[in-house]
Formats: sequence, C-alpha cells, structure tokens
Amino acid sequence: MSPQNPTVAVSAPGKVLLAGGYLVLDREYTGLVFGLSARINVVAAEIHTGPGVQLSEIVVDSPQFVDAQWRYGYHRAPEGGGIKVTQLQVGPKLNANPFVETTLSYALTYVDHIAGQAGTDSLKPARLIILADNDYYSNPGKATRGGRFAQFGVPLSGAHKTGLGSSAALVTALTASLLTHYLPTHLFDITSDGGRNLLHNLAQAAHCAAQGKVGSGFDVAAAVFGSCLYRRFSPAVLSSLPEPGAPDFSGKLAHVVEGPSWDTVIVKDGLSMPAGVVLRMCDVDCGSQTVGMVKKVLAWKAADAEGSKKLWDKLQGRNEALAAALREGKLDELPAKVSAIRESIREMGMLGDVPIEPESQTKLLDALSEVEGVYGGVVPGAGGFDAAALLMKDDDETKQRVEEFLVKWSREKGSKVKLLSVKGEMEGVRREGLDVYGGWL
Ligand SMILES: Nc1ncnc2c1ncn2[C@@H]1O[C@H](COP(=O)(O)OP(=O)(O)OP(=O)(O)O)[C@@H](O)[C@H]1O
Ligand SMILES: C[C@@](O)(CCOP(=O)(O)O)CC(=O)O
Repeated sequence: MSPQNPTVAVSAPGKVLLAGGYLVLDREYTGLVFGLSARINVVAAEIHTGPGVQLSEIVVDSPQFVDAQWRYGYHRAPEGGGIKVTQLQVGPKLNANPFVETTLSYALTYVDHIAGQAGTDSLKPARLIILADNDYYSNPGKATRGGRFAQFGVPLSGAHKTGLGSSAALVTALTASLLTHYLPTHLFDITSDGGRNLLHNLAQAAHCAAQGKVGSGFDVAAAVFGSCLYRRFSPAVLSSLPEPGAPDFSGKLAHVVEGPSWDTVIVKDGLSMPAGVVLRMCDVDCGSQTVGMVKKVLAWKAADAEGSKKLWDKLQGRNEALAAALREGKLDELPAKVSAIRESIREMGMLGDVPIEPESQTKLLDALSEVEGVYGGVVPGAGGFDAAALLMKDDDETKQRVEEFLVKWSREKGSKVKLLSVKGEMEGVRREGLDVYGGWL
C-alpha cells in the first residue's frame, strides 16, 4: 500500500500568448496559447513531528532565492469558512507571498472539504519546496549555482521577471502538489480529464483571488493543459465566492470548482507545432515600462464599439489562419500569416494609442524576419517593449544565426536583446520523479 501522504513532485509550464492578446479577454474571441519548456516545480512532503507534538504548520521554501521561506499556521474556520492560513513570522520582518498564501487557503480548504466528506482527518503538516527553471528570471547578477536550478543570490523581489507566467505556473503546481499529496488517487488524479479540469478551476479561482482581478486566465490554462486554443470562462463563474474564512467558503468553493458553470473551452488539437519548427522567446531589456495598456485598449473598444469589433473580427480571422497554417504544417505560409497579424495589431495600437507593437519592436521583428530560418516574430501577450516570440527552424544553425544577429543588434541599438533557452512545448502539468531535484530536497 502506498503511504497516506506520499512525497510528490509536480511541475507546470510557463506560457506565451502568441496571438489573441486583448481579444482573449472577451469570450467572443480565442487565443493561441503555448506552454513553455520552463517549468515551476513543487515538491510536497509530510513533516514528521516527534511523538506527542501537535503542530499545524505548512512550511514553503523557494531555496533559489534569499529570505524565501514562508511559514503558515492553519486552522478550520467556524461556520464552514474553510481552512484559514496565517503567516508566522520567521525573520525580523514578515515577508508576504500572496500567491503562496492564497493558494494554500484555497487548496487546503478543498482538500479538507473532500477529506471531511470521506470521513478522514488528513491535514497533516507539510513542507513544500518550489524550484523554478532559470528562464523565468533574467540578469539576477549573483547567480552562483549552476545546473538546472540556479541559486540566484537575491530575494525574489530583486529578481527581474521575464514574463513567462511564474505566478500562474506556481499556483497550478502548488495546487496540484497539495491535492496529489493529501488525496488518494480515486479522489484526485492529475492524469485524468476530470482531475485536470478540477485543478484548472481551483487554480483559476486561487490565481484570480491572489492577483485581485479576473484576467482572461490563459496563463493558468497553459499551466494546466499546455498549448491550446483558449476561450476564457465567464467572470461571473467566480462572483459567488466569498473570502477564505467567511461563512460557507468551503461549501461554496467546492460547489464552484466542481460545478458545471465553467464555460472555458480548451481545444488541445487546435494548436500544434509542425515538425522542424520551434517557438522561442527573446527578452528585451530596454528599461521601457508599459502600464495600463489593457485599460486603454478596453476604453478604446468601449468608445468605438463598431470599429473595434470590425478590427477584432478581422484580427481573429488572421489569428485562426495562423493556427491553421501551423496545424497543417504549411511552413511557406507562416511569414505572411504572421505579418498579417502584426499589421492588425499595429492598427489596434494606433487606434487605442497604446504601444502594443512599438516602433523599436517593429524594427527588431522586421530585421529578425530576414534572418535565414526565421519564419516571423510577434510581440506576445499584451505586447510592449520587453519581449518577442519567434517562430523559427528548430536547428542549431538557425539558433546560432539568431544569437549572432541579436548580439550585433544589441550593440548597435543599445538595447539588450537576448534569446532565452526556453522553447514552446505542448504538455501541461505533470508528475515528476524526485530524482530531478538532487541536492535541493
Ligand atoms: N520561484 C518562486 N517562488 C515563490 N514565489 C514565486 C516564485 N516565482 C513567482 N512567485 C510568486 O509570483 C509572483 C510574481 O507573479 P506575477 O504575476 O507578478 O509575475 P509573472 O506571472 O511571472 O509575470 P507575467 O504575468 O508578466 O507573465 C511573485 O511575487 C511571487 O509571489
Ligand atoms: C492583454 C492580455 O490579453 C494578455 C496579457 O498577456 P501577458 O501578461 O503580456 O503575457 C490580458 C489577459 O489575457 O489576461
């Protein structure tokens, strides 16, 4: 028989929205979502306490960063309020991690609800270890330990994010590791469709609560399902959920995440990568910030309902045409499909007065498209100055040409552009063997 609360490891991929930024906020439209080879891993293990010792504690470590341990006490709140977690002070100051804290309260509440129904009292203390692939963070400067997981030598707040969706991958892997650790396979199985749907719903709910807003959720969808065509859930699905600890949070959470009201549409075979083609990401370190872009685009959409609908319908058609060319392996069509999308994106940026594909990025993408073996590139997600996603031949010669091009470009333009080692990947959340984490556990 397997132990009651086994040590388990789960990983979830990062994301890139290749096409469908802004449109995917609206259920009328879809997004081309790719999972990435950069993963966030979480190992969940029981904490063994001495005989007679009672403690209700969850310890979370992110050992690649300095001062990155968070300890929480937990208890069952009255009136069905679920599991309340309270951060315990470790060092001189309380260093909050809202994504970890909220995910613990959501996942433990759900586990306790299910375990309560099954008549067992299974919330034993646990230790969780977070290990993130290096591409999630750039120029941390003081990285000391090589290998798959760097020791960054800075606190989490001092690491520069590359925008691969660390919080969504973390919330998903953390939720999945807790459910897998505490629940027997017949109650939660990450490899089943039902298990993945439940994980998706619970992770979306926790991620929205932690970030204090309901986005399109494509990042959590990528973390759970990997690459797909994504149509969002209606935000109303989450509107009946009270705060953790409030009366009946537990029952309402279970009702929402198990409920039939989710209208997310994930089309796994709607998106694929032809043999010999790879999706790669560039990090552009240029110091330019883009804030409030979503707000501005939505304001333009509201102010010009008719014109914006026309443009979005056209862009949706162009996005679908790219997905079809990828599915059908029509490599010679890729450059024109990518250019058509970029043209509509620039039009949206101009009409909304938002730098979605700013001129510096237009120049970079145009020049990259001329490099032999590159089919084209876009500003992914919301766009802006700081990233580019490329479709290119999957061979070392093309990679080398792109890297050489970027070195020259960076020198000439004074903006640091570098190719990340991350690649597009189809697979979503998965169990991992413990041997991957040698030396970290
Ligand atoms: N390795 C980690 N260990 C612990 N917490 C982490 C780790 N990585 C990310 N987080 C949590 O996620 C937060 C960052 O999430 P945020 O949504 O700001 O960025 P992101 O998801 O990486 O970026 P983007 O949405 O632009 O792709 C951190 O503040 C922290 O709470
Ligand atoms: C603008 C938007 O459609 C995409 C944002 O993507 P990213 O965070 O830039 O990868 C917002 C969303 O989908 O939640």
